[in-house]
Amino acid sequence: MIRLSEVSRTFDGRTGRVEALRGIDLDVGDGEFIAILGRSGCGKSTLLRLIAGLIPVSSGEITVGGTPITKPRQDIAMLFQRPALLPWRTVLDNVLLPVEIFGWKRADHRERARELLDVAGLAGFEKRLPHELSGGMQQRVSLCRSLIGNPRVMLMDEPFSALDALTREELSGELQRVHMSSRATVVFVTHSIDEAVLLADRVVVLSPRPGRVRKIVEVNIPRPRTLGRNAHLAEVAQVSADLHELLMERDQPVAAGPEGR
Ligand SMILES: Nc1ncnc2c1ncn2[C@@H]1O[C@H](COP(=O)(O)OP(=O)(O)OP(=O)(O)O)[C@@H](O)[C@H]1O
Repeated sequence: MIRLSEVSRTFDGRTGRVEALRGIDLDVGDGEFIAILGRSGCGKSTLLRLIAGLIPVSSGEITVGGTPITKPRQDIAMLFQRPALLPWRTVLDNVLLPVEIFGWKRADHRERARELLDVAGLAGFEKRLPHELSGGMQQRVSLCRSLIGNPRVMLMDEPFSALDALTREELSGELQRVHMSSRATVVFVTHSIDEAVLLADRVVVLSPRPGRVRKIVEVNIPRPRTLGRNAHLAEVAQVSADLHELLMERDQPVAAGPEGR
């Protein structure tokens, strides 16, 4: 679904040239959930913005569904760190905002909006205003809004990082359910090992300066996954420990050869 071939990106900043990403090769399968994990500044957000078509690659190519990405597309949705809801619109009307922006028929999407809110645990809150909801609930509304157009691809840039640990875990559970019901292909940027292990089919670990793929770790743990006591606690702990080790390694040579599928 998403293919990155030899993707590099440099920025010409005020203090000189920054090589944010170098030679990224990655194939993301249809319906797959990929987490991009790495230290601050290793190019995670840049990678997401490139896939979204918000900024161009310096070299290499990105295709989504076989078509090169040159600009933002309606079938690619993006979810940011903050919910950015319109304060004067109800929860339901916020979820339906893209329907108006893209000129789709509201009546065709109202039922889907209610379904999404239901899956996200917000049934009964349709008529509330954003300020009447907690931060976690607002981010759930934002998640529903990004899914209303049934995007083929969801790009998520640390969407839960402003929330407390328990709410993050709860939302990870909801995102797992929403993903299972939407089957969108997801690329999820995070600093959090826990989040990556709970959510991803594969975790792409980036190494910094320039950002490169250090390793891709498969997570073969049945869903839904939780951090609490459960049958797969030992496997969750093992993958978390492996990722921790990879993140803590410094100045190790990057895995050679093509990465991904
Ligand atoms: N518009 C820009 N102009 C100049 N340099 C930039 C720009 N955007 C990103 N960079 C640089 O590219 C590198 C990667 O930045 P990016 O924001 O992608 O990292 P990140 O892994 O998402 O970081 P964080 O986890 O802290 O959000 C950094 O060194 C950053 O300073």
